[in-house]
Amino acid sequence: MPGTALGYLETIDVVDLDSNGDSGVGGYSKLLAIRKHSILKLGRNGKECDLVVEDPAISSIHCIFWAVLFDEESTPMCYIKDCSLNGTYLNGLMLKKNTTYLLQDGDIVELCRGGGKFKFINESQRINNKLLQQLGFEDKVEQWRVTPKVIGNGTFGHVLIAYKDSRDENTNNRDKWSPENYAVKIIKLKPNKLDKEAKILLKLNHPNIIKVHHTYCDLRDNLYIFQDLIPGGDLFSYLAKSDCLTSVSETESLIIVYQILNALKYLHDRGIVHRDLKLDNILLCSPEPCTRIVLADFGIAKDLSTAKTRMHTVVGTPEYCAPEVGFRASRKAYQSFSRAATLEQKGYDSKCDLWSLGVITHIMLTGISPFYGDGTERSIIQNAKVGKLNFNAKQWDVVADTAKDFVRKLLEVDVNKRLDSNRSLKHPWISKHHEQLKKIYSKKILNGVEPEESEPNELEKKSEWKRKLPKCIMLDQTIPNKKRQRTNI
Ligand SMILES: Nc1ncnc2c1ncn2[C@@H]1O[C@H](COP(=O)(O)OP(=O)(O)OP(=O)(O)O)[C@@H](O)[C@H]1O
Repeated sequence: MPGTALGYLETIDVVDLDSNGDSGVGGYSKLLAIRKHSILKLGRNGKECDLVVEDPAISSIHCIFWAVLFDEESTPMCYIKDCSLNGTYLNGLMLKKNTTYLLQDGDIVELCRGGGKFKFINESQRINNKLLQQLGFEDKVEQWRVTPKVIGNGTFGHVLIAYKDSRDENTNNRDKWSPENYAVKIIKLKPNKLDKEAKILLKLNHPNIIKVHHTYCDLRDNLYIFQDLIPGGDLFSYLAKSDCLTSVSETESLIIVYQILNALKYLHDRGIVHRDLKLDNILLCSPEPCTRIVLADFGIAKDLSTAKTRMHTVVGTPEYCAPEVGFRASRKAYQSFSRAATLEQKGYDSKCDLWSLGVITHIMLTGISPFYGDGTERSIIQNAKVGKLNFNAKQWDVVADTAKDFVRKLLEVDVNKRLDSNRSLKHPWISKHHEQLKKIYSKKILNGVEPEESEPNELEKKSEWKRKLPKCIMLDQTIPNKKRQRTNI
C-alpha cells in the first residue's frame, strides 16, 4: 500500500521523458507524488527510477525525494537529496551533493542545467501561522529564525523548523537564498531550574549524536535548543508499515546497531547515560538503508562524570527499560507507576542503555518487541524482569546465531553478565564484520568525512539558564496500534 502523498512534483519542462510509473496526469505535464514511507527517484536508470529522463547528462539516480510526517499534529515535510555527477539545482542554486534540503511550496527543481524542470507543490501544508504567538515563542533569536512548521511534539517540548537569517548586517541585503534548515526544540523551563538536556548536548560532538548549535532562554523561560535538522524521520516511523512494525535485514540492522554502539561508547566513556534509548529517539538522515543515524532526545540523560556513579531514579519507557532501573523493587502493584521513585539501594548504571539497545535490535531483526506481552505496563515490566526470550519464533529463522547471541547478551537481566558498550563492539556479530563496517561507516555514512574531535562545545560555557527535569516514568507507544502516546507528568 503506497503511503499518503504529502507533496507533488509537477513537470514543467522535461525532455526525453520516459515515465515508468507514478501518477502522471494531464497532457504535457505530469504530477509525481512524494509519499510517506517511500523514496521517489529521478534519473536515467529505468529499473530503479520512478521517473526516467533519458539524457546522458543525467545520472543513473540523479536525485531523490521523500516525505516525513511525525504525527497528525505535525507539518508534512518533503525533502530533496542530490546524488548526481552534474548537480541538481533548487531555485537556481546548485545543491551540495548528498546533502538534504527541505522543499517549500513553489520551489523549482532542475536536473542539471537544461536537464528537466519541476515545480514542487505542497498545497496541503498544514501550517498554523499563529502557532508561535499562541505558544508564546519568539520568532527571532539573534540570527536564528523560528518557523511555525512543526517537525514533532514530545512530552517536554515542541520541535520546529528553524533557519539562520543570512542578511548582511552592513548592507541589510539578504543573501540570494539560503536553503539550510535547522531544527529547534523548545522546552518550557521551570524558573531557575537547570536544563540538563542542553547542558549535556553542548558538551558532545559525535556524528551519531544530535549536534546543538545554539541555545537561548527567553523571558518566559522557554529554552530554545537550535540543532541540526535530521531529515529522514525516526526509526519508529521507518519500521512502521501499515499497521505494525516490520523487521529490516540483518545487514541493515547491523549497520544501525554499529552506529548506535559508537555513540553509546562515546557517551559512556564520558560518563553520560542516555536513559531513554528507543526507536523514536533514533533519527535517520534519510529513510533508506545505510544512512547515518543520530541519537536525539537527551531529555532524561544523566551526566555521571561529575558526581555519583550510579543512578536511582526511575525513568525511561517501560518497553525499553532495563529491569534494574527500578521495576524490580517491591512497589505495591505499580500504584505509583507514574511517579519518581528511589528504589533499589544498588541503583543502576550505563548498562541500562545496552538493555534498550537489545530491545531495539530485537525489534529491527524480527519486528517483535521482546517483552511486549499483552501491551500493559504491568506485563511489559514483568516480562522484562524475567527476561525470557523466544528464539523459536519463525522471524528468527533467517537470522544468524551470532546476532541472536548478541541480543541475548544485551537482554541479560543480570547486569554483571550484560555486555557494556566496549564489549558489545567486540561481540562476534560486530567484530566479524568490523573491517567492512568501518569502511561503510567512513565512506558511505560519513561520506569520507572523518569524525570531528570531541572537544567540549564552547557554547556550554555561555549557558546561564537552569532547569531540573521532572522525575517521572514515561509511558510510550504500544506496538500493535503504533500510536505515539505522550506522557503526562
Ligand atoms: N533535530 C531533529 N531533526 C528532526 N526531527 C527531530 C529532531 N529532534 C526531534 N525531532 C522529531 O521530533 C520528535 C520529538 O522530539 P523529542 O523526542 O526530542 O521531544 P521530547 O519532548 O523530548 O519527546 P519524548 O516524548 O520522547 O520525551 C522526535 O521523535 C523526532 O521525530
